[in-house]
Amino acid sequence: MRQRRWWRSMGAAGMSEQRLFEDRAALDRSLAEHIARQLQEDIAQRGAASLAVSGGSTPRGMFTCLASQVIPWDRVHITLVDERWVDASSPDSNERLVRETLMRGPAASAHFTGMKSGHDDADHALGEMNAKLERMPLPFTCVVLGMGNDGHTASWFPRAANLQHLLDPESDLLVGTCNPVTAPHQRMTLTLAAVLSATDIILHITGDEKRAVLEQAAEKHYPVAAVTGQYDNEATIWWAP
Ligand SMILES: O=C(O)[C@H](O)[C@@H](O)[C@H](O)[C@H](O)COP(=O)(O)O
Repeated sequence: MRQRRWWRSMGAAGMSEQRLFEDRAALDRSLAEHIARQLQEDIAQRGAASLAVSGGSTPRGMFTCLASQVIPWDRVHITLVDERWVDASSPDSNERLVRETLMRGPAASAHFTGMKSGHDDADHALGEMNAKLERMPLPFTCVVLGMGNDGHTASWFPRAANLQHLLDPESDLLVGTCNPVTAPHQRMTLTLAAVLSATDIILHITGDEKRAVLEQAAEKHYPVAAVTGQYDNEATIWWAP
């Protein structure tokens, strides 16, 4: 009942499937189990699996649950949906978050491809990163996106000068850069085309404020609307209060 109400209120442009939970612990557990199942199935089918994850505060608990899932992690290739252009030792580094919370216990044997390199400017690292991603098992088994209250997902920030380029569904490029107006740090990010090519796109959000932002995404042309109804491969929304 609750699920149907929210689904209807998102309107015609927001037809994504939703998984709604009573609390964040239940969401973290179920999402981790779902991802582990997807990875395992892909390993059974093609011998390897790939996972692209976001940073920020939302995925921490889920990463901890996922790290303890027992699957053949040495067949899993992990990368980032986006990275802030800071050193990997910075508290703002998504690579650091993934290394500290996800790549532990059984998951420590997964292969990891970070985005941050020694280049001062992320633009200079694009070719190299694109080539690294092309060597991963593609398409991605799962891409886990977060969302900010400004309606960004990945590092597709509203009002960014090159937003249209990042959101080109036909782009041949897997990665681009972004200089956000609404957030600190230059970013490197998967493109919309790379995300749409994934087998399973997951939008992991929590709280009533984000839910309200998402409900208005299509109407307000927020970047996150690119994965919730404009194209055939929509994200599944995983939410808890
Ligand atoms: O590095 C980043 O900034 C992200 O990957 C970004 O897209 C994130 O998912 C959202 O900003 C949500 O962040 P919170 O979970 O902290 O709200």
